[in-house]
Amino acid sequence: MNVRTLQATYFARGIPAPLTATQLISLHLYLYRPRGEENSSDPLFGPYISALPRNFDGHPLTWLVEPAISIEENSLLETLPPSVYDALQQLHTRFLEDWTAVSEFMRTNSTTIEQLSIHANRDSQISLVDFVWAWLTVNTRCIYYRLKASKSDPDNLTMCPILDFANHTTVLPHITPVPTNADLWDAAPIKRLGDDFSFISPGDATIKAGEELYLTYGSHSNRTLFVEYGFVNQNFEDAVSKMNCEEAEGEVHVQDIVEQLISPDTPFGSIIKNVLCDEGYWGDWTLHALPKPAHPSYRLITALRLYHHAIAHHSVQEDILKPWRDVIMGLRENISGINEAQWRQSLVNICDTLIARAEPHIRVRSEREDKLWYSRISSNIETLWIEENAVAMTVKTSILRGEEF
Ligand SMILES: C[S@@+](CC[C@H](N)C(=O)[O-])C[C@H]1O[C@@H](n2cnc3c(N)ncnc32)[C@H](O)[C@@H]1O
Repeated sequence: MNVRTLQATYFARGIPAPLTATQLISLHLYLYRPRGEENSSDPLFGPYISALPRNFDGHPLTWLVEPAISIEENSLLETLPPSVYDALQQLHTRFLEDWTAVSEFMRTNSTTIEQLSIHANRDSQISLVDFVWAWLTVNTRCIYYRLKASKSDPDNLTMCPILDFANHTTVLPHITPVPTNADLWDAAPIKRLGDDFSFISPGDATIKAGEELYLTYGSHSNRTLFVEYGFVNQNFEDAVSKMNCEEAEGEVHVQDIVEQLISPDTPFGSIIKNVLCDEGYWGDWTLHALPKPAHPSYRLITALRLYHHAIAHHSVQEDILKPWRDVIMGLRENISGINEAQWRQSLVNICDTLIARAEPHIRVRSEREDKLWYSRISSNIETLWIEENAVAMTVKTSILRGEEF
């Protein structure tokens, strides 16, 4: 199910599609969402839609959007690490943008929608709750598939029955997509519905009968996996139980903490932000456990260097900024020994903040026997905090050991 297979149902031939692939597929699923235990009435993809998950009760976007959300779900949202909550808000914004576009399309194409709805068996009332289900179905199950001439075209995606049963793994996937000819030659696919889509199994892994086949969705952090897909890799929990955090992959976003340093309320905060934005270094500041030594991202070091340099000189005049610009252009290694010591100390403070706020959330997961997903999500949230805590501790150790990054 993709823009090519759905286009003719919704748009006149030759007219540029007014909806993105995500919006179009979500609209189709929204219209044909199965009611209760019934099958989907979609004449095109009904059997496939009927086999999809019937709800996303355990997904954090559902808790944000559903009006009748219970106290338990609300309290889980409140226990998310700030960087994860932030990412969830961004997902929510994307969702609302798509909902706005789809609602507008339904309003301006009411005749088409009414004709479809004869088969669609849906409530006439526009329902945000149904759209969350449709949109999350797309967001958690779509796969990259080259349909358009440009490889970065956002419409290069498809829903793919059977393949979308595959769960994610970070270690050796059992099924790996083979680049199509269109991918290899960076050209439009020859066939209208895209080139053949094939997969290989790795030569260095043995798959036994009955074993689960995994895909790798991408090299995503737990924050992204949780917000986009509603689960986390348990690697940090496993590592903690084996007292081996130093070997576990881990990443922490520190946007909210750094934004408190560089805020409009702090000296030069707004100007420092503008300089970082202009140079492309604003935001996406992270700490990483691997590869060793555990380290801050170069973006974070660059932002902290500028902050301390401006504060030390009480100025952000161009001549003062020059040594900082020289560092990012590779003309010098650092601004000064003092500046290096200052940003390293502020990184220790950032790690201490992370450690202090993570600790109360560890070993406090809740169990609910009446809601199957509740204990799972509660444990996922604890894993997110364990990861924040462990990555902060390992980065702090690196700094105190005097590691160079
Ligand atoms: C494309 S579906 C994968 C198949 C899924 N089990 C199903 O048939 O509904 C993606 C969803 O599967 C679940 N999932 C995938 N990989 C997982 C993993 N490693 N651990 C836990 N849940 C996972 C998440 O709920 C995710 O949103």
